[in-house]
Amino acid sequence: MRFLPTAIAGAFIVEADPREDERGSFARTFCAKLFADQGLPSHYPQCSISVNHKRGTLRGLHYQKEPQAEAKLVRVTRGTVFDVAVDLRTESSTYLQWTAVELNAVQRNALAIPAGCAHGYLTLEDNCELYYHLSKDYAPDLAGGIRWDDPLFAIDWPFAPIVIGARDAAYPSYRQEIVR
Ligand SMILES: Cc1cn([C@H]2C[C@H](O)[C@@H](COP(=O)(O)OP(=O)(O)O[C@H]3O[C@H](C)C(=O)[C@H](O)[C@H]3O)O2)c(=O)[nH]c1=O
Repeated sequence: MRFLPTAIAGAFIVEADPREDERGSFARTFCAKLFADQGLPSHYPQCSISVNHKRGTLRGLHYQKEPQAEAKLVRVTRGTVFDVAVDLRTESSTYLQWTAVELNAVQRNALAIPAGCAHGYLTLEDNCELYYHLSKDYAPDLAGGIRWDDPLFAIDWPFAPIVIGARDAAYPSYRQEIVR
């Protein structure tokens, strides 16, 4: 595995390092020691799969509030997505910054996102599936979200969503959220 820094402190693109032979290839996708060396959680008690039928499906941007703020390791197991993280850690040197990476099932790359960041993605083709490692249990009562098109972040999405859930479309702007 290779850890490539991103615009967000503590967030990394995790590139696979496949070992190929005549049968195919083998690659490590997670290693507790290597993750800990990068300051990333080494324990992920929950894993999830997200299935998306249509190109242009946007989910996010979501986060969980403390004490259940979760770090995520996100990878694409089918298709290609534009994957985004936004730093909402007020003490971070990259507070309010965002980073994006194209994750796909051919490169088998992943995005490691620290706790305190929001995460979302836009599918770039039909039939995209994502696989998540999550460092905290699901806590819907502590769910938070920011608008995909919040001008405060000005995320440079490849195109506007075609499919988006009502909750994701209705998030207030981030500043409003702070004021509430
Ligand atoms: C996240 C989650 C959801 N659910 C149930 C709750 C609903 O019945 C159904 C769909 O949930 P939701 O609409 O919150 O799913 P997404 O909109 O894909 O949410 C995810 O999308 C963004 C991009 C993320 O980074 C998070 O992983 C997560 O917030 O699955 C669970 O049972 N466990 C879970 O951990």
